[in-house]
Amino acid sequence: MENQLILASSSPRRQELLKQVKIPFTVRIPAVDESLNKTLDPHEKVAQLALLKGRHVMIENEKEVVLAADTIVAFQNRIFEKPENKEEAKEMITALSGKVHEVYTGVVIKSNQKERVFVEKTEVEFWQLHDEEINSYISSDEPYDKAGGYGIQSIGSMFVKGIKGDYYNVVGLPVSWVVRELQKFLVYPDF
Ligand SMILES: Cc1cn([C@H]2C[C@H](O)[C@@H](COP(=O)(O)OP(=O)(O)OP(=O)(O)O)O2)c(=O)[nH]c1=O
Repeated sequence: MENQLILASSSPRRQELLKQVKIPFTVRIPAVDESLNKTLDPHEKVAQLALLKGRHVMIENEKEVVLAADTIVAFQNRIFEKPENKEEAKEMITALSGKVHEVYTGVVIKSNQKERVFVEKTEVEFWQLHDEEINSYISSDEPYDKAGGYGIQSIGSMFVKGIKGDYYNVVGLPVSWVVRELQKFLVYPDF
């Protein structure tokens, strides 16, 4: 009997990444206030926020499995979530320019029987960026719904000199690890 995957996320990137690996899902968005979480340790923070999201979605029957995630950028003991305005986006990207930062994604997978939490980290190195390209970037709408104020999967790819670890983890879901863990919960349909 097939299970039903419930994606507890409004992130179009997360929805896209699951479609990419042909895993069927239904979106059920949790109403949570992430700003209440004041944890400063990035690993802890993404685990706690993913749990908060995963636990705020109703599991309606035994077949349902909930998937939730949270992504942040960490740099020199600072945490960069989504910039609220141009100034914040400029400050974040300027700080990351020419340096290596970490992107953490916390993932929760849960059913009525069990709950699994894990965190993936990817190191991302930016080229030394010119002020003009940063100014041009923050005038687009791209930075404002993304942790760290950039999207590695789109225009932000121009900033990236190299990465160490899972690329999809930066986008918002470490898909290959998620699939391994989902196999412990779901009976997969044929792809
Ligand atoms: C670093 C980085 C983040 N992101 C996105 C992934 C997430 O959508 C977002 C981080 O914010 P999140 O709070 O993790 O996710 P969200 O608010 O978009 O959606 P939800 O909470 O409903 O799951 O940043 C990119 O798309 N590309 C990137 O390179």
